[in-house]
Amino acid sequence: MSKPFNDAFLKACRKEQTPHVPVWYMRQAGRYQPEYREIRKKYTFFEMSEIPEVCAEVTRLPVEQLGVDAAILFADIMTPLQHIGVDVEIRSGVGPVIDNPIRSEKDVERLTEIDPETHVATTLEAIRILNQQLSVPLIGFAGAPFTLASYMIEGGPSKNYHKTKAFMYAEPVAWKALMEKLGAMTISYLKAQVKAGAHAIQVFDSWVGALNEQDYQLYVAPIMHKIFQALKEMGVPTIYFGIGTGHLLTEWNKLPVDVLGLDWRTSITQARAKGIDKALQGNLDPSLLIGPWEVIQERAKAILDQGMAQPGYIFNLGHGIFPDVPVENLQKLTAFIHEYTKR
Ligand SMILES: Cc1c2[nH]c(c1CCC(=O)O)Cc1[nH]c(c(CCC(=O)O)c1C)Cc1[nH]c(c(CCC(=O)O)c1C)Cc1[nH]c(c(C)c1CCC(=O)O)C2
Repeated sequence: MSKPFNDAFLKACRKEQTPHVPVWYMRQAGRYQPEYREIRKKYTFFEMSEIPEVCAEVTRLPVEQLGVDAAILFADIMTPLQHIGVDVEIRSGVGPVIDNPIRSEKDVERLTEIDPETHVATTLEAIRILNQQLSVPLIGFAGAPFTLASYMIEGGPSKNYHKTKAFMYAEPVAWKALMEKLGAMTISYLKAQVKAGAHAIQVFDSWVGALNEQDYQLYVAPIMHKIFQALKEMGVPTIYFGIGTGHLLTEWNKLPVDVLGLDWRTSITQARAKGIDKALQGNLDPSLLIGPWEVIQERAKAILDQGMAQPGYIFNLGHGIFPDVPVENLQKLTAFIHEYTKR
């Protein structure tokens, strides 16, 4: 018989009481798992993404292995971009690399529209398979326009986002067109994921912390408002996450989104003190996961004590798990969170 559906994560997103604090980990499917590394030997990243059964298996693995309260779909924020005219490749240890970066208004005009049912049929099929197999909610996701644009303009990972910001300041019309195109792609991609069966959506704006509050308001907030507003009609909880975005939380709190993700730099108490009244997710420093266990436990406890102060809290890391992390530490941590927060 299949297990009863565990909806603690969905309840926490909606700020309802839960039997324990729910937990999942960003990048819970990845190279820290020997099983993932084995599968990855056979395919490139995007080849893997093209086989629905493999995507489903890789998505399921951490749920079974770690006992987490949610699954996150195996794909990448760059997945949909391949279908709108971006030549992207994922290089191991580097990240996304793009052969035809955006440098002018003409490059923005070139971008085409996505048709999810044909372009990302594999991803949608993986969602349908997972819905038959999982007894925890499945999180669908996408990259936010700023973060996607940063890769498209820089041509790969960046430390300072000079080219991205220069384009934004120098070509405001082209920038707005780019945000609108990526926003439309994101809405259509995410709606298709929900229709296929995703129970919640996380939007990753990993690099938007590079902007100050004023530029965020001017150049990014309008498209984020549009995306979350469009998702509202789908009726699933939404999460917005970025790194080094503590200074943007007051702006984020105005968006029609349910949950805000915190990195390790901003504590839950600090976020609440700023008047953030949405559900929160985070925020153990992923570097702690290499150990020792006593330190992991002590830091997790401190975060849980803050999170449990009011309903609407989901345990997670401040950023993704990296390859050196021992699986065992994540197993122990998950069990500890469930035990310590049991009501
Ligand atoms: C910025 C970003 C990317 N991808 C993602 C983000 C936002 C979150 C964040 O800030 O980390 C999001 C992402 N990428 C992946 C997922 C799948 C679900 C999960 O979290 O388990 C998710 C949610 C798979 C992946 N995406 C990637 C891997 C590892 C790639 C591999 O197998 O070679 C996985 C499992 C590759 C990738 N893709 C990207 C990077 C920076 C890298 C890592 C490069 C490296 O260290 O090798 C772009």
